[in-house]
Parts: sequence; structure tokens; C-alpha cells
Amino acid sequence: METSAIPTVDLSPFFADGDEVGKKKVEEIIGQACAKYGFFQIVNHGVPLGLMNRAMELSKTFFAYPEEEKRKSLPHSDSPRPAGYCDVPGSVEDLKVTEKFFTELAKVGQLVEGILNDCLGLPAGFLKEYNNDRSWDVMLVFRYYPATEADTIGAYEHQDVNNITFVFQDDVGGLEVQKDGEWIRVTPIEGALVVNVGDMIQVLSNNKFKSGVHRVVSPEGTSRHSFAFFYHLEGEKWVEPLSHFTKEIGDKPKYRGFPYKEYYALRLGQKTNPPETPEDRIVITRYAGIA
Ligand SMILES: O=C(O)CCC(=O)C(=O)O
Ligand SMILES: [Fe+2]
Repeated sequence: METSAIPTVDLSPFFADGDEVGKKKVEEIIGQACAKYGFFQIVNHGVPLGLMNRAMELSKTFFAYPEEEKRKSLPHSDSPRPAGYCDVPGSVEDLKVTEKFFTELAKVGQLVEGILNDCLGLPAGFLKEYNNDRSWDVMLVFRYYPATEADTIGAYEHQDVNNITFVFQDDVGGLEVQKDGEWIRVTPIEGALVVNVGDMIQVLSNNKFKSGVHRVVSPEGTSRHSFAFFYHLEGEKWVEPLSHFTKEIGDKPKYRGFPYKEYYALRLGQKTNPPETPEDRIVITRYAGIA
């Protein structure tokens, strides 16, 4: 029977000199995972475990503060909703931990983007050059409350708007990926990062790689904590299926082109969670077909 587990890949060949065979093997597994699920997990990705654990501790400490304390970190009342906390209190040391974690995740983003580039058979460094501005990258820190009778979903089914997302989840679990109508659990693994392909890679690759459909199920009896690093494109970037997957191989583009910021703004403007009607959902298929 075919296993439906999301694959876990060891990236150490990318940190060793000359392990070309090891790299090829990794690329094969990742290529298949992106075509099938749009999801995989990575270990030995270069981010020190101590740093990850320290960042998680800081997040848990903040979320455990009394409500009135956390309310001081709410953004201004005219900020778009839903909006989380910002300018969270902490020592200079704490801030350094979070900043370092962000920088390390951006490096993993570049590494994984390079691997996807090669899995897709693009010319060396193509995606790196296309996506050469890191100013839109964002890291969010979440706490999911325990399930109640009325509410069992922490994050409703969606696909990520960006290029590639990296999730660091604690050992509680709850992240699930949809495949052929079934939900597959993404098992927490110590020190691993969950990687998911977002809508932009799906468009650029003309559906060769899938933007993974996922959700977070509320935990039972405890809270779940996670970090999500969104590796974006710069807003002005024009996005359309690359000629490597269209003209050059005689395939029709499955999407018309658009500036990234247009789709991103539409998605940010979608406040209700879940949307009131399925038609209200902004999804990438709104750009499907040729204009
Ligand atoms: O917290 C998680 O595990 C995933 C969060 C997520 O899917 C998102 O923010 O897009
Ligand atoms: Fe997501």
C-alpha cells in the first residue's frame, strides 16, 4: 500500500562538500513531495536546535502573560483585522533570539528555493535571481487554543499565498495536509521544519508543483504553539507561468499574469475566517486561464 506520510528529508548533503549523489537523492524526494502534496519536512537544515527551542520558549512565555499585559502589545485600532500582537516586550537578548531565528529561516528559504529550482529543472540560480528581494518576508508566531465543543479548527483549510512557507511546530501537533479529499497529519519531529509550497510556486511552475492545502485542527486539552516564516516575493513582481513550463514545452499557461501585490492585497482583505460563503474565498484559481 502506498504510504501517505509526508516525507522528511535530511538536508545535510547541502552542508557537505561534494556530496552530489546525496543532493540528487534529496532533490528526487522533494520533487515528488512537491508534485504530490506541496508539503515535506526537513531536518539538518542549518538552524541550530538551541535557537529554535529558545524562540519557542520566548513565544510560550509571552502568550502565557495575563491578558491585560498582552493587550499593551495590540496594534493601533485602525490596523487591518485580524491583527495579532506586535512590539512584544522582552529584553534585548530576547529580541536578538527572534531576529536571529528570522535571519536563519530566510537562509533556509534561499536554500530550499535553490533545491526547488533544481527539482523543477530550471537553469541554475533562476529562482534566486527572480526572487532577489527579501523585504516582504514575514514571520508569525501563533498560539492555538484547545478545542471546545463549538470550535475544533484552529486555522481553516487554505493554501498559502506566497512562495514557500516554513513552519516550526511544537510537539502537540494539529497541522494537516489535504490529499485526495483526506486529511494527513504532519507529525511533529523535534528540530524539523515543515515546508510547504505556496501559490506563487504553483503558478510559476504552471501546476507542476502544488500549493499544499492545509489546516490546523485545534489541540485537545492543551495549547499548540508554532512559528510560520513566509518566504515571499517582492510586491511589484509580475507573476505568470514561466516559459520553461509553457512555450518551451508546448503547454498552455494555466494562469494569466498579475502583480504579486494585487493577489496579496486581495488575500489580506479577506478578513472572515472561514469566509461566509465559498464564493467569498480568494484563491489562486481566480487567475486561472488566459485573460
Ligand atoms: O501554525 C501552523 O502550523 C500553520 C499556520 C498556517 O498554515 C498559516 O499561517 O498559513
Ligand atoms: Fe498556511
